[in-house]
Amino acid sequence: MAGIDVRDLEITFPLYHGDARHLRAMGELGAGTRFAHDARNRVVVQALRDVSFSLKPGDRLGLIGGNGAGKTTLLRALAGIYEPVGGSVTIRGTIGCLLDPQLGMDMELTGRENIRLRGMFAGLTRQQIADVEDNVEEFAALGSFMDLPMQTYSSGMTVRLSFALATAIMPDVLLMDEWFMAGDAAFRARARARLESLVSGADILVLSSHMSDIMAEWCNRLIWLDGGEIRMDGPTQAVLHAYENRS
Ligand SMILES: Nc1ncnc2c1ncn2[C@@H]1O[C@H](COP(=O)(O)OP(=O)(O)OP(=O)(O)O)[C@@H](O)[C@H]1O
Repeated sequence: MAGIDVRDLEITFPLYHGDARHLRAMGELGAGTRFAHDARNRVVVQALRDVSFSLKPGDRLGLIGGNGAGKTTLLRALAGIYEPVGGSVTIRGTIGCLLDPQLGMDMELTGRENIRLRGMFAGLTRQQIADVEDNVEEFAALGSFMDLPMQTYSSGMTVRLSFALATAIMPDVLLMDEWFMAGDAAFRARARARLESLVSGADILVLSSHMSDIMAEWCNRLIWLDGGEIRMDGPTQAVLHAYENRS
């Protein structure tokens, strides 16, 4: 059964260009601030701290919060891209990521080769891979670019291929950043229907968005992140209401 357990998660980033004296003078370094020293005495920014929650099948979690609150960092930690500095992240089930269009793509390979490789990693049969290939080719509509290296693609073409591929294989846990719902109007309309079937098919959804209407429509629980910490965790409407009326 799919599940997510996050316990006391802490993620920090070293600030190689950070000026510790300046931060200290501004009162920004030390207890109660976002900046600290790590064990090697480097100045670090605490992107996430003391983050704990569990998700079970049927949970549709939205992450909200202002710029720099830690939403992207949390999605990336769930995807296994960032290692926790403290605490733990446990995921049960297969993960589908709509986080970064180049994630998991080898830009030196063609679009078609990337599709086949992803299918093999996902443990699909030869026939299933052929089906995914047809499906992605039709949706991405890249014509002869399908057989050219991805480094020759425009950014819009890369988004179309990675979106089509990430939504062609149904995961247990779907992680999604809101900008995947951006793009030009024609693409958005086609993408929306495809996303809706993926969202309803996945056991667990974690979505980061600034759009309240998307949250209200797709999520049954929200976590409000503020300065890298959980400020509120509860049913969508209650958290949205508090977030929109924050002081
Ligand atoms: N690679 C990095 N190096 C240094 N600091 C980083 C890095 N990535 C994120 N941070 C810092 O971690 C904190 C959380 O950033 P994050 O991108 O997770 O926020 P966010 O909630 O997704 O913001 P936004 O809504 O603006 O995308 C910020 O203070 C940011 O400056």
